[in-house]
Amino acid sequence: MKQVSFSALNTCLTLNPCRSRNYYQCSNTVKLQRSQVGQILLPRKLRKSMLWHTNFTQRQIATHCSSDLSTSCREEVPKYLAVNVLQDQSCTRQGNFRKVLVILNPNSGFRSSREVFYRQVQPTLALSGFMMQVVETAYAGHAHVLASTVDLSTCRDGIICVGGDGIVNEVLNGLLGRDDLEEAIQLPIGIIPAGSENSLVWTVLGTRDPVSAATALAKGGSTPIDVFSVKLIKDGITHFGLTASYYGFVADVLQLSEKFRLHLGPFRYFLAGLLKFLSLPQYRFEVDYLPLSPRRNHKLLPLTEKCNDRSADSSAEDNWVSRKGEFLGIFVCNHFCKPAQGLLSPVIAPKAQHNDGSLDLILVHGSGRLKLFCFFIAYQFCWHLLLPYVEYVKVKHVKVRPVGNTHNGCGVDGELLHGEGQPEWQCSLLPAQGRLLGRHHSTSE
Ligand SMILES: Nc1ncnc2c1ncn2[C@@H]1O[C@H](COP(=O)(O)OP(=O)(O)OP(=O)(O)O)[C@@H](O)[C@H]1O
Repeated sequence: MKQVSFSALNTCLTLNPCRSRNYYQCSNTVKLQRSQVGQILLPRKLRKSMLWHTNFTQRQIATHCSSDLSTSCREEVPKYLAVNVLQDQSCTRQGNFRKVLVILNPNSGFRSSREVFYRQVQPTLALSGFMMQVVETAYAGHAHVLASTVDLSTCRDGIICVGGDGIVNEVLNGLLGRDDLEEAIQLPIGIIPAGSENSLVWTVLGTRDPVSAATALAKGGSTPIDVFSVKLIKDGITHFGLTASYYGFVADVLQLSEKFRLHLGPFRYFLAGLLKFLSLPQYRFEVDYLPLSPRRNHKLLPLTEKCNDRSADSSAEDNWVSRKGEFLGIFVCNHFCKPAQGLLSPVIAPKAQHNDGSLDLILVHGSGRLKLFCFFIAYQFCWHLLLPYVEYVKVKHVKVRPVGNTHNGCGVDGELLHGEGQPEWQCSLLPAQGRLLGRHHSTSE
């Protein structure tokens, strides 16, 4: 497999021990005790000066920035930098850098990923011992190519995605499509949220702003997460996801929203949703699902084995439940899916956990604008499961077949998968196969 040569890529920032131009040394005039600055968020100016003193006089950390970025690195300290994460970076002192590949999507969200990364995040990560190779994506699918071809020894501590859920999904699929899968699957994925949705990092790690996310990365640790696969049965093509797959209205909106991405950024979903709502078609599906048996333990098979044997395993069981008819939406969720935007922050699948070894299926039966409107309003208050036409069940596998000329696409983590004619999608779980960099703020030290 072809290896990516980083030097040939658009490497924007490298912590390069050989460069000495921006090697900072400070005089030791003020001695700050660690405990003084360890637990508090200080006013920005004070924090800034204490921060530099603490790290460069006591710890004598050397920061190396490429020349074009050195000004912003020197002058801008992250606005809400939590000082305590920088307190005990002995790894940095000893030269034990954490080598990561940073993949930055300049097109994410409001197209502010560069600003977010270089001004708010990069200094925190640099001071925390991350040695970063930063590559900006040049086209859709670039992150997939990078993750599937990168020399893993150059980023042994993970791949950090700066963008939205889509770019994370590309990296996941790139890693899981590699020949050296056993090694690739061990590589944790870090997320700096700069996209439109960022549901994954908000739900699983409890952070939705870039600085908190950087802080979580700096603190270290990782979080195991279930992965699910969506297989297009006819073609045998498998796509992996971490958040949810969905069919019907939301997949239809996702497809339409792409037309407005350039001009509207994250607001594209609102406009596309409104337009689809006003011209709402009918969605007809056949759905089969295998409910989770509480007695059965999930054996953690290697991923390759799971991918190949899943359909045989599932067909051996005769507990499949079938549903057929009109559905406004079908959601198969891997975690409870809390959107990072919005005031109320509702969740789609309240009982879902990212590592519970099950998928949560939500079937919104029926058709028509009234039902859809009621669902949307109820969802805002997390009452949607109380609606009589909403079915909620924990499952292991789901098969979805669009009927007639129903929209036949499948949304996976904000990416639309297209099916030809009347495809059959099969969604299955691969328990605890993924790893995210960082821990939930309530569990980390
Ligand atoms: N340089 C690029 N030009 C055009 N498209 C790109 C580029 N880099 C990545 N993409 C595509 O942009 C898509 C969306 O990226 P991303 O998920 O980072 O942002 P978002 O859509 O704003 O956020 P979210 O997925 O959370 O809604 C990805 O599917 C990716 O294929």
